[in-house]
Amino acid sequence: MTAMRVDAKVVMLGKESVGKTSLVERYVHHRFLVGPYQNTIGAAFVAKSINVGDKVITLGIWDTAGSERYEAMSRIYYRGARAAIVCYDLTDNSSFQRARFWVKELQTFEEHCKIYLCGTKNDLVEGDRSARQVDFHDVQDFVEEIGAQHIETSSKTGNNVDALFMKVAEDFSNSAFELLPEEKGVNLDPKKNSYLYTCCHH
Ligand SMILES: Nc1nc2c(ncn2[C@@H]2O[C@H](COP(=O)(O)OP(=O)(O)OP(=O)(O)O)[C@@H](O)[C@H]2O)c(=O)[nH]1
Repeated sequence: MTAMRVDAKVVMLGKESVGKTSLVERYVHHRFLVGPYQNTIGAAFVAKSINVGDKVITLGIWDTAGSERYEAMSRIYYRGARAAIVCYDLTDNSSFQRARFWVKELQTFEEHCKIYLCGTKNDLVEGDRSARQVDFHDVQDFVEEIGAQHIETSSKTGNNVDALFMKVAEDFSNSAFELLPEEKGVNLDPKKNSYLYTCCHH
């Protein structure tokens, strides 16, 4: 067990089976697990450090369970998050409706959390446009309306996965020293924006 300083808390949100765990798995372990789908129970945590220019940013990523049964628990995990990767499956329109739900939640309860809308399983629509159930332009209109970032990824091929987390780290790095309103006048030490977690290294 070692203590690790995490600079930015990142939370993965979205309907069950959209591919949240696969995104984290691809990003952290550079692999795509095949075999029977195993749903996340509760939430899982992993930390990863990234070089952004001459800085090292450690992201603490909370992968939540998408099942509505765990909705109350997911709310606990997005508290204090500086970034939320809200996932929807490009081949499942209902998952986009669920993503809208999470965006609304974050806007209401976590106004300082930056939102990244992520269309997953991009490989399934690349060769077969009829598989796409969520219209790209509808999503673009939505992200413009909410002022979020949008990216389409594939954990199977790795397409855009590193780019997504790099963008999160870069945005955090650029804004890290802008203290949140409740921190202003209280503490000018940027290190106090950090969280301390104890976690296991394998
Ligand atoms: N083709 C393809 N399949 C994917 C991709 N990402 C995930 N999947 C598949 O989708 C299923 C669900 O993936 P998970 O990553 O477990 O989904 P999740 O969102 O973490 O699910 P919950 O834990 O239930 O919330 C698995 O069978 C994955 O293999 C992708 O990029 N391409």
